[in-house]
Amino acid sequence: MVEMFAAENGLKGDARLQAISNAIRVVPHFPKQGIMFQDITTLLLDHKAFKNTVDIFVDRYKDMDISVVAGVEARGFMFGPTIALAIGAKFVPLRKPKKLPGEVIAEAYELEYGSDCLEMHVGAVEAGERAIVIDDLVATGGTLSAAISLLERVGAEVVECACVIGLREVKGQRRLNGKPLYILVEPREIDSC
Ligand SMILES: O=P(O)(O)OC[C@H]1O[C@H](OP(=O)(O)OP(=O)(O)O)[C@H](O)[C@@H]1O
Ligand SMILES: Nc1ncnc2[nH]cnc12
Repeated sequence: MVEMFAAENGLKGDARLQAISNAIRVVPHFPKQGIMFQDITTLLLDHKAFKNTVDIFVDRYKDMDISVVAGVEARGFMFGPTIALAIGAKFVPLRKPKKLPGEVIAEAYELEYGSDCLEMHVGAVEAGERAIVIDDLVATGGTLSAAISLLERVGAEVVECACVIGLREVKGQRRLNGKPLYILVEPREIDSC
């Protein structure tokens, strides 16, 4: 996997990145002991930081001939549709099981504890379409891998995955089928909100 942090890929020294990082609240021990939860709801409350987040993704993807923005439930839904509208693409929700009413294809994936599943409507994406996958955060990469598989199973080309927050990969930790991953900021250990 090719992992790219925005600060090292065209946005070096860009003050917007620090402001985006500062707008994300860190909640220790949520939802369980030891997890430093990265809460993007505070980013959504900060109009400037929220707009800058969307703008950075739009600038990156607007001229890449992308026709599909696939957003991962639930927090990928908070960024994906705005990006899709701005770049002239459709938005495709990738949902947790039993939420989509039509015919679906499903892909199971492993979480740190247990497993989950993502579903996509059959017919939402056509073979040959160029897609990006959006989520708020990548940890193990299991969720993004499932999203990539769904899109590839219907013949779409996944151009890149994009996340607001991402840990630096420990070698071999993530398997994103060799797809590039673009990340805006690293998680913070303490809250500066
Ligand atoms: O890289 P991974 O290890 O797969 O983890 C990342 C995923 O975990 C979180 O979602 P979560 O599964 O908590 O679901 P939610 O957004 O519905 O709360 C986050 O929003 C990503 O989708
Ligand atoms: N530390 C974290 N904060 C928010 N969402 C997460 N999903 C997986 N790990 C997370």
